[in-house]
Amino acid sequence: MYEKRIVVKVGTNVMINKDNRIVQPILKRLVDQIAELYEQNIMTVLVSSGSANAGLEILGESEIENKSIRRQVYSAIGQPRMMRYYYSIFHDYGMRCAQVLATKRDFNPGEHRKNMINCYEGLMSEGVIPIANEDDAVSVTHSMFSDNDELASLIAELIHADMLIILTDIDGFYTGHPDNDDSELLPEVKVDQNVEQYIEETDKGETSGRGGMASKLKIAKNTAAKNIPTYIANGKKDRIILDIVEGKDVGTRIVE
Ligand SMILES: Nc1ncnc2c1ncn2[C@@H]1O[C@H](COP(=O)(O)OP(=O)(O)O)[C@@H](O)[C@H]1O
Ligand SMILES: N[C@@H](CCC(=O)OP(=O)(O)O)C(=O)O
Repeated sequence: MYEKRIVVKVGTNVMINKDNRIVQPILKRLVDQIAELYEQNIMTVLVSSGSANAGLEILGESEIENKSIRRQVYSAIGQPRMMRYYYSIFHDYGMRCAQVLATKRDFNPGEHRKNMINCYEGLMSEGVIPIANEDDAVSVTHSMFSDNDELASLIAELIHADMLIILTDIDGFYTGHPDNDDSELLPEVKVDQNVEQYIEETDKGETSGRGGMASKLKIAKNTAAKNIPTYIANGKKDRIILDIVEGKDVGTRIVE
């Protein structure tokens, strides 16, 4: 029915400014590209982080000491705020979107997985853009994904996507920390290429992911090994999704 189906994951750091506030024009630019792809008969599943950050914006610093409960509370408050943004932007484009929250066990073989497939296929067959996130309000310890990169990878596999695009706050995968002058962007990484030594630790705020670049690369390699080309690219760049779909030389492509 659609010429292609793609999964686009957008990390918290893509959508916030230096004061950790969600920047609506960034969300609009993402939706703009998804709408353009839709016109070309390419269906996108959007995996969007941001709910914890959106919750923090509403609640402010919380008195809850337990980090895990704090995350549940922030996300439960922030998720409807994220969906309100997306709903309104898609509506402006005459498009419809839907929220699909999941925990890791929804991907286990059997009935849960089948329900998940039915939900995605049903939405896509109606021309509705699924917007996925981890169900942080109920997803604690055992049922947690490593982060939304893992969720995006599982969805890409589930719907037999033609590509997975992981949008982050840097241009792709580098031969060292992106802030180092001598680090270079790698346009392509093969699944069996040993590039793990280039990864450097980073310490980001509590409302963004748990994984870091190490888990991002591992997930990207696993997805590419399943014959789904995977891209790590800068979500703050204009037309980045369109450029990748058009085969332009942007970001890092991870291939089999
Ligand atoms: N070799 C590397 N190439 C690119 N980024 C790296 C590398 N090593 C560490 N990083 C860091 O990884 C970050 C991206 O991972 P992460 O913070 O988990 O992103 P996100 O929050 O978008 O999921 C970059 O901002 C960068 O600081
Ligand atoms: N599910 C969480 C985000 C988890 C996550 O992976 O975050 P990120 O590394 O910013 O993509 C949220 O919506 O706040």
